[in-house]
Amino acid sequence: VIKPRKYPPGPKWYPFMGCSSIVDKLTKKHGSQWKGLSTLAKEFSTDVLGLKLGRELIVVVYGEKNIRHVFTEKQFEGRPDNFFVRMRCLGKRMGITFADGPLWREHRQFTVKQLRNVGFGKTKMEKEIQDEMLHIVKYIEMNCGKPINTMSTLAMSVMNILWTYIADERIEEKRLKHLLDLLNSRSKAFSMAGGLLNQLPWCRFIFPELSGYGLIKRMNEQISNIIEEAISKHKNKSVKGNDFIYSFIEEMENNKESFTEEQLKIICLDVLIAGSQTTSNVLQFALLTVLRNKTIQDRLYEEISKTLEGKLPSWSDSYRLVYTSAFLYEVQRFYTIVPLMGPRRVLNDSIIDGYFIPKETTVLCSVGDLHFDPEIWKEPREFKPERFIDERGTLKNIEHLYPFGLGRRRCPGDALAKSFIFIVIVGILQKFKIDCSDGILPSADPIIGLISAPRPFSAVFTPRESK
Ligand code: HEM
Repeated sequence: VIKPRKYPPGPKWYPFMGCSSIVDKLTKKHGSQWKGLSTLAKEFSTDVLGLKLGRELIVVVYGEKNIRHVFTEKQFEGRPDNFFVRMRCLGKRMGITFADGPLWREHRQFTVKQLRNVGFGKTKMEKEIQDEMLHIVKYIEMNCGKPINTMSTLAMSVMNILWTYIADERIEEKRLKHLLDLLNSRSKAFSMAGGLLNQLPWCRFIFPELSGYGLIKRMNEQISNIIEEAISKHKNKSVKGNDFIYSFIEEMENNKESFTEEQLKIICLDVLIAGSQTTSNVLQFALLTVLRNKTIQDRLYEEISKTLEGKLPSWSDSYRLVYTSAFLYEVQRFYTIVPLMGPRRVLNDSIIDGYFIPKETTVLCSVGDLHFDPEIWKEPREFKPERFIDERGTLKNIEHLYPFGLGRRRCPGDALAKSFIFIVIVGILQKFKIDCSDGILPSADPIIGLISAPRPFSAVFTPRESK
């Protein structure tokens, strides 16, 4: 209950619970932990908020200088190790997202090498993304004129691309949907159970179902089975391809000690979890924005139709489609998908902004607030793609935008995500006018859990005159 000397300002700590009750109260009041914590930081007029939740020391960092410091300094590159993390990684602390130390370094490097340039330029993945986009366009064509919710189609598409990258095969639609449902309910179960199970892990023995533990365990097994099946198909060479699983198996044969089947399975899971909802939510937010703003939609269409003249979009067009690129940057600022980035584990006693951060503290970065910082962004509450375009018509200010983080833990899937989002949104806007159904404007207010998502909405698509 006694705070370390020079620990960042924050609410009073109570025995056992620390300041959990005030954080829970503010989370409920403001609809998300991110917003709840922001109000707390404002209340204490601090850019570094010091908390203790249960037994865990947690520090939340605000402002560009402090956030860049955490992103780029080596002592913040760890990940916490707790029951929650182990449950997420099928019981072991492996993979990439929640690993650290030598295992993380070696495997992150390997995965980054595999992911580098995927989707950028005229690669096989870009062709896959274009095919996927045409598939979405076809689905919309079949449903023209009636209200549809594109969420699950987009999510399935992203999943298809991630799976193609991992296992170079199309999973049949029913299985794909099953995998997606599993991942969705799993993330819901996590937000529900995460807090309780992490603070009181033993409650899983007493209330296995109520605590969410039983559900997560069953879902872990099912996801595991799907990935295992793909791995064994690769091992007996019954699929031919050039994909992540093959590259990894090749590395296993080179006698690399840490390249085990277990590790491969968890990296595949990491890619599916980190890449699916994040990417499809950005696309849904982009559609929501054009639906709510006719002027922006018309301007996008004008640029796309003039520049591409009906041609299939590819990543290389992004340099010519300046307004469209600025629009996508603005979507990722305005609706920051991961508003509270991290968690990081501090590897040595450290200082942030003059405050003392003890070794093993968990650090979170409020990029969601940074993307609305009035010192960086003029009229931050306005949605304005123009803020990213200078007088010469080229892009500016993107160095203050951190949708994928920065530094050693920066998202390794950004190239894939960016080109997927670009090709799909351009492909849709090129072909359809998008209106709201029954004249009802859907809410712009997101639902913010671990990541941010739009409220479910439907839209009516009408074909554009073909030019
Ligand atoms: C728009 C879509 C995406 C967003 C907004 C996003 C965002 C992020 C962010 C902010 C981090 C870093 C967290 C930190 O600094 O601690 C991260 C990490 C990660 N992302 Fe993404 N991501 C997206 C898509 C993807 C895709 C498509 C993949 C896979 C192909 C992917 C794989 C990963 C992995 C494996 C990590 C963990 C890296 C590590 O801990 O070293 N992400 N992502």
